[in-house]
Amino acid sequence: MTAAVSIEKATKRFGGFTALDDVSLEIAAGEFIVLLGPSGCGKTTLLSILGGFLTPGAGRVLIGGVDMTHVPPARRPTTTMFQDYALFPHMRLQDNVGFGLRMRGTGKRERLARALDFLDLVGLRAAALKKPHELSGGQRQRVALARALAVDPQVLLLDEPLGALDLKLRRQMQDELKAIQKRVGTTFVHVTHDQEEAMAIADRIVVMNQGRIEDVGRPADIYLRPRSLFAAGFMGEVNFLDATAAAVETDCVRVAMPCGEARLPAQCFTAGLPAPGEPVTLCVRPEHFRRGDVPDEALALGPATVTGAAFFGTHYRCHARLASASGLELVMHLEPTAPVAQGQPISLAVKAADVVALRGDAAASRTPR
Ligand SMILES: Nc1ncnc2c1ncn2[C@@H]1O[C@H](COP(=O)(O)OP(=O)(O)OP(=O)(O)O)[C@@H](O)[C@H]1O
Repeated sequence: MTAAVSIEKATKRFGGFTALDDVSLEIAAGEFIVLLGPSGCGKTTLLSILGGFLTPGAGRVLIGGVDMTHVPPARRPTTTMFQDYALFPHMRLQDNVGFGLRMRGTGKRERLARALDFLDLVGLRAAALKKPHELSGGQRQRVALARALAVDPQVLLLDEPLGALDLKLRRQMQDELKAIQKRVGTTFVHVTHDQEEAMAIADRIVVMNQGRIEDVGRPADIYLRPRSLFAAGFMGEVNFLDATAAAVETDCVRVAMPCGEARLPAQCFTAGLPAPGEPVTLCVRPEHFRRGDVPDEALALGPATVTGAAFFGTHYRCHARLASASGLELVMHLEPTAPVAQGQPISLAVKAADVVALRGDAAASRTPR
């Protein structure tokens, strides 16, 4: 099957600065893709290359199997929706939504019918005769979406479209955006630096850092099975534990840590097995710590002292310092079955299945540029 979009080894330099570095990505038709990463990581540059506003210095962009690398925006089957969605203030909503169709020479009757259909899709058909200033920010956003979709693009490119909205409205619009995307079936490529937004809407998330793709996967994969230390650290809260690969076998790796040794199944190493002697970093999410002994235990972290605890209803959010040589302070969510208080001694362990182990040293690979 032809991918809706193929980016092949795209590189973009601005003077001596490499904003996009040898990036390749395949996007299937109908997918909702989110480009996620910190400010300056190259998300907008990649989106602009897809939309034709920038040409890569090397590499190609194919849309529907056709090479579009040097095709200008207006001749691509893409529409871009920017954060300042700039509706025409003097035009009624139905004319705003029909504007792109008018530019394409679509007749008046069909234009109106389509504009009303798309206003209906975003729940604003009854407001078709209003002007943009009569709407709330969220409603204007929906009109912009209707306008972008009315021209029936193969791919809709969205650059932080919800960035200007307050948090509550933003969360509501995320749900609506996802529902609308599923209804129309158009391929969406959406840029954000908000991890929660990415998790809420994406079929697949592309985690970017320093002009490169660090990881690609479904939200649950990126969160539970990250393949880079940067992706693990960027996507939600995580604890990094330094270790060294002491011995490597085919189905398990023995790792040495300040609190002792542990045998980790090979599946914990999501990005490949280390070499003996190589530094590795164990990634543990706060909710994966257990008190006391657990069956199928992989990491017995031993005694620790709670340095802070707060009750959050579903869990205690705690900090605890390990008694072992590392003295590492960890953040964790503990079940509220028994109370937790500052100064309390606890014993900590993590199940094998909940550990992700990655080659390298966390401090070196996590920091964004
Ligand atoms: N026209 C340009 N000239 C020079 N440098 C540029 C240009 N456009 C982008 N850059 C640089 O390339 C890098 C990537 O920019 P880009 O806009 O793609 O980042 P981003 O991930 O979208 O960031 P943000 O979330 O802040 O919008 C940045 O360091 C930026 O300063």
